[in-house]
Amino acid sequence: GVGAGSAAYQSAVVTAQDLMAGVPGLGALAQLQAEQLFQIDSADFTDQHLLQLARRVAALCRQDDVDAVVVTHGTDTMEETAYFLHLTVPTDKPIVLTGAMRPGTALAADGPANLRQAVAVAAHASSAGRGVLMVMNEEIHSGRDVAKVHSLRLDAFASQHGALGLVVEGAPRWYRRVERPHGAASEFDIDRIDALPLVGVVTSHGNMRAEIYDSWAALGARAIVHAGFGGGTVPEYLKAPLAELRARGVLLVRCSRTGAGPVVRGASIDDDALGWVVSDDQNPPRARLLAALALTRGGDPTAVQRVFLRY
Ligand SMILES: NC(=O)CC[C@H](N)C(=O)O
Repeated sequence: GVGAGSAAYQSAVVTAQDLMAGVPGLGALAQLQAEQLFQIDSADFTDQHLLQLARRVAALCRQDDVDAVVVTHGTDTMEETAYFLHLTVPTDKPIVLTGAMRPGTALAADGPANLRQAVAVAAHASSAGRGVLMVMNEEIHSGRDVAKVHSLRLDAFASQHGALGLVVEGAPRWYRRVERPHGAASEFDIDRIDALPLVGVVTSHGNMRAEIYDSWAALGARAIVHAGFGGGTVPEYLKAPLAELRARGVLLVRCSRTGAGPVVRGASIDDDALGWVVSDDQNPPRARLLAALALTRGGDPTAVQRVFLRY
């Protein structure tokens, strides 16, 4: 077993049913039905898991007797799942993700309160039509913007443009809305996506090697997300090898390793001439997913760029 600290833990040991049973008063908030799709550490998520989860959530949302869906999820990759569902599940019904930063064995475990708040938000009529939500630590975040920004603290999640709202006295209180399309307004629909094209991320640091990009290309990646410095910079010594990759049909998506703020097309780098795409404000893991979704519609850089500026 693991101790009562929060750094050492064993993940994926408690079933959804037992998680629910551990939250006093949960049944009074909504009529709940539990389903165990996977029981895994979220680090083990692959695109197959993402597709399977999105299909199942979409099917549940089509059921008349389902008003909302709550997904309990490991926090490590929760932002990727939230964004994927946000863009591919065509529904107005609330879909709320939640998790825990501390194991259930910790003195002040956060999982039960987070789950209770997630169910309260999901059950509330005002939560409809806002896209996929993540409820953690009394904050309500959008699946478009939220990211895990701390390895341990309870307030590990933050949105670069701010949270959508708070859970106050057990009910959602809203302060803003996401402007970009999601749900039924998104052009991506999980029931028309069979597989995701391979996209890799390469994170910048000093003393880079071009071969790492070639490896992704050799694996069949159709695009590579370049998590560049600051505004998505590409070192001079990588420009020729990356232009060569483009000539071989591999799309480069410039984003920022800072994880926040827009990468501006044509700023210091001639993206038009190079046939590259900028990620706007998406962080590297979410840029990977958006690039893969865009590529299900074709590989034209202009079309992929339009997707990045739209979502
Ligand atoms: N705090 C957590 O949720 C981490 C648990 C685990 N590593 C996961 O993401 O699934």
